[in-house]
Amino acid sequence: MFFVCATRPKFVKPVLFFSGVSVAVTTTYYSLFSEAPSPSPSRFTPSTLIESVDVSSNTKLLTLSVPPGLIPSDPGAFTSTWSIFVKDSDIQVERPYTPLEGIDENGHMKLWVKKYKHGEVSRWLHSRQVGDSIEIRGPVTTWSKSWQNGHWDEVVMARTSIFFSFIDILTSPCKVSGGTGITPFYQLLHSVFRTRNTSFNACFTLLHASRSLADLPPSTMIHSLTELSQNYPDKFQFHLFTDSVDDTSESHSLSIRHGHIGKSVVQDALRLTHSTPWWHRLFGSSVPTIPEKRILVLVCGPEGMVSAIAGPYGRNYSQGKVGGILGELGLQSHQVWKL
Ligand SMILES: Cc1cc2nc3c(=O)[nH]c(=O)nc-3n(C[C@H](O)[C@H](O)[C@H](O)COP(=O)(O)OP(=O)(O)OC[C@H]3O[C@@H](n4cnc5c(N)ncnc54)[C@H](O)[C@@H]3O)c2cc1C
Repeated sequence: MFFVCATRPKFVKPVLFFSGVSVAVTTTYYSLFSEAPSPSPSRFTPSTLIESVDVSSNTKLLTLSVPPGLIPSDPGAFTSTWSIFVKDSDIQVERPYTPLEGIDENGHMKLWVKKYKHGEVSRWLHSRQVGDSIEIRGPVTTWSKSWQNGHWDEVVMARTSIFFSFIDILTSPCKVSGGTGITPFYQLLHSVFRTRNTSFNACFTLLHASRSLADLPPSTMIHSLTELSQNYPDKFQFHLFTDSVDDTSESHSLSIRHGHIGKSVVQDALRLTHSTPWWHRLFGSSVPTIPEKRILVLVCGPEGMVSAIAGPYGRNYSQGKVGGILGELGLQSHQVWKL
């Protein structure tokens, strides 16, 4: 038997009112906060591709519009280099990429991405269209020893290109190469000059080697680096190298040296004296004089070339001993970082 109550008890109205309010509050909370989860290094957040520009046959400059709050509002907090992980949502695979200029005031972030012939994420990124959503997470610090004002007098950054051996490709297919290895250096310089203007003590030198002119970084990057070196010659020096003298028509406006980043180039960049003391010459030793200044050399590129300049990586990409040209020049492990 069922009884139907014809009159509502007195407490029903307030109960209905409070349930309505609580539903409204919950809905508002979730629409405000749950649909736009705050970005974090461990959680993917959607960004939107707003520009995709061909730089060369296999590189593109991508601009993403990213959710607010991806990086801390104080950009000075990031004087180390950092990257973001991009997820290929088709196959759920992620790869790190280095935002060139952090995130600008419009919430835009630029990535220079090289496409590898069989590369999963790079090919997927190159195939994205303007308006597409791209999931990212970050920031993730890539260079743990952050650059600090007052710690160094001379900072030399060498992005190398040659000696890309078959062994390198087999053993380290995911290392940055093909020119895009300049991105952490570009990011660091951009961050340092933007946040500190020129109120820092170090002098930076960027040595960038590409295989050919076609492999050079995007002209916007070259232009801003050249401008920086012209505006602040005592704070920043920029030297470009190419392995081959292929197309000189494009190079007339750029000062490009042909050849490798060899010992004399590194010695010049570090402003080490070339003259060997007579007692070294007498015993056949050619150890140069390390000046009394705090030197930091950052090296990035194909493994073989990093090894030629700074000695091989250790196990599992640990730093290993300082060897190669920098070892010959007498630099110690606290003065060298292999990215
Ligand atoms: C900290 C950090 C920052 C980085 N920043 C940048 C950046 O700013 N810009 C940038 O372009 N890159 C950057 N990289 C490199 C990037 O993360 C990727 O490693 C790169 O894009 C290749 O990823 P992929 O998925 O396309 O290639 P993967 O699928 O990982 O393949 C890598 C290589 O293996 C080869 N390969 C893959 N499958 C096969 C196969 N079946 N047979 C033969 N060869 C194969 C590919 O051709 C390619 O050469 C960065 C890397 C690190 C660690």
